Amino acid sequence: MGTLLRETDRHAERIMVMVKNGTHEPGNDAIMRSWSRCVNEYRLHPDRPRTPSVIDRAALESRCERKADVIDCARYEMTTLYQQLADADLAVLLTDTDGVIIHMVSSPAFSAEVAPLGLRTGGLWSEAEAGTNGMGTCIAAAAPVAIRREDHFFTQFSNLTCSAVPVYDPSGEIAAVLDVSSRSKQMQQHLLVLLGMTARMIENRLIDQRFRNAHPLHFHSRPEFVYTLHEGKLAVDDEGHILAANRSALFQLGLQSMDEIRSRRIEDLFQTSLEDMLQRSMSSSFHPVVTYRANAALRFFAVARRPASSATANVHPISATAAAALVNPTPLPERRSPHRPAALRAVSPSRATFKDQRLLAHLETARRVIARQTPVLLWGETGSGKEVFARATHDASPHADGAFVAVNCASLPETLIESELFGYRAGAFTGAQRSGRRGKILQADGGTLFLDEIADMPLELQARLLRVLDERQVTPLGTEDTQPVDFQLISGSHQNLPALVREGRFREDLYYRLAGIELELPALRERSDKRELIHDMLKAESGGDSRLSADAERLLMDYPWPGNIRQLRHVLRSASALADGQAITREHLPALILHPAPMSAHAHVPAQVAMSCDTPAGAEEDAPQPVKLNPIQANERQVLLQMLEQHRWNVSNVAKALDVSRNTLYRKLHKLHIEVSHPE
Ligand SMILES: Nc1ncnc2c1ncn2[C@@H]1O[C@H](COP(=O)(O)OP(=O)(O)OP(=O)(O)O)[C@@H](O)[C@H]1O
Repeated sequence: MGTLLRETDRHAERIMVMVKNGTHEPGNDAIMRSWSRCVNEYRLHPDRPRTPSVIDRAALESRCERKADVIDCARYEMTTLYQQLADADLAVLLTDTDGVIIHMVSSPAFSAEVAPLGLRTGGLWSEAEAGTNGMGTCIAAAAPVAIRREDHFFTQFSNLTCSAVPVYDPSGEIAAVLDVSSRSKQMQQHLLVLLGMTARMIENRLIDQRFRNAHPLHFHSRPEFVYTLHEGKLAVDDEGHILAANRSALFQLGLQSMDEIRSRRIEDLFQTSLEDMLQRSMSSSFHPVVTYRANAALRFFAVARRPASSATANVHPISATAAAALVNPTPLPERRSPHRPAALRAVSPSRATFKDQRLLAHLETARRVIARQTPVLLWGETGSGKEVFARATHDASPHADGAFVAVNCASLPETLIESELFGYRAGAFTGAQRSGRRGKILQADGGTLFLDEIADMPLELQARLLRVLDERQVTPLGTEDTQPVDFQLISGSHQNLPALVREGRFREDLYYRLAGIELELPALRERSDKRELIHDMLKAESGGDSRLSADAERLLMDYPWPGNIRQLRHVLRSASALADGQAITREHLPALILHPAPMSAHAHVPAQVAMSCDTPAGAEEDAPQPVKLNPIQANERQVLLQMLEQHRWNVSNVAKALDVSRNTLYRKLHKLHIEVSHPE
């Protein structure tokens, strides 16, 4: 207690002396000005802390209502930021312009810990109330601020480090403040940059949301920045008058504020008209077209679109590809609607079925995150569609025009993974192709690299991959030449990577590098679009001339599908061949579907079970100890055992049925502790 008092006294004295003498510590101007406001304007005293103020529920509700569209636009971006920061001891906060917290994203434990300080929705953090602090000082200074522990005016907050940035509305006024408050002792340098990026995303969404009836015009002086966070964005009415602009638009056009642009026409800014831009954008499939600044030789690349609110906005052949999704970003409220967002209809590659709401939300997340150059890690059972999902994400990304290169780390012998990924020069090793080989990473330059079953990447290659991701350059085997490379990264795994990290089998730093965001894909049995998927796939497999009897459909709907969509495809393929144009009935379905074994509920599968075929009676004492498998592996193991039984333990036939190589299957069997007596 005594120590605490002494600390408070010392802190108070330091502030009062510095304010009185007008002392400036280098780089501390914003803090000094805030302390001075606290003492001279708000008449606060650092050794007389106040009880945190929290407004009542009704008042909070009415404030939230007034800022409903800002909260809607911020909610998703705040969650993404929280996931990116990957720290349980922090909160991402949004306040209104009076400093009242109107939205908060944090872990339950951290929320409970900081609630007594007033760090909760309804908490009032204006400077006048809480002294120098991230949110209040950002509002007072109308600028980004970072307030480290003892920079706070009151010692009760000196365990917190806060960074905050203003969020502007389309009229150029501050609409809210976005803040990250944590227990961290270190100020994370990149935090203000990340916060600034998030604020821009929110601002762009606000323009989309408030000007749904206007034509969006995207532009940048470099074509690759159109449709990114850095683009200039204008909302234009039918007559070509500018209604709103984002900060980047003002900056690129050399303007200071919205007042200089509001109600001016497109022709006043560029050497084009709205009609001309719309025409040219349509005929270029919404790829950026060249235009020039009015009265200047400055070149821009721009795209104009019909208003998002018009039902057939921007209909064009390109809508079959996911690039259309990018030109039509979906505001949050649409995403929450029970109907499928238009943008995501376009995300699906032509034959994939994506009607499950969770999957759609994930696609939308992946699409937005990858556009920010953030790696995506997909987690899902085998055959659940990770690669199909990754391709859909690529098709909807800014790199859609580049290649989509998939590498399955589990299907390659360990010795080949390195050359396959990094490439090699001619004659780099025995057996190398004479001409050398361009590795998959370089093939993905300008596009997307999908590393499936990343958990199977050997440890030493994990280090090399990490270096490529950090340095963005590759050195093919047998050379010293480094080549720059630019790709989006998606990885997939059915294994629990954090568990592998704990066991020392997967590098922790690589895991964090890959998991910019982690998305869990639902298993087929959990998907709400299971029925549609079954029918769509049957149509594709039978060329449209098979149908299901009600009984067969019920069996397929009830089956737990441990092998997921891949297993479904094989069942439908063989059933439609057997039915030969007739309706598929239960007779055409494998015994496995008619008498499904219960899904294993435990993560523990005794290895002995797997070896029951080979273990002589009475050998139990020598049997290996039970092996720990996670639930997904346990289910996988069960389905493989059933398939092996069905195919009389013929590994080649099982590999054929699963559409994988025998090598892959052997490695999988080995991993799942299934021993086969006669490896072929
Ligand atoms: N949404 C979908 N619509 C139609 N078919 C799909 C869909 N998702 C996956 N499939 C099909 O299911 C099979 C398995 O898909 P995919 O290879 O993407 O799964 P995966 O999770 O990557 O598998 P693995 O765990 O073996 O890497 C493929 O034949 C694919 O075409």
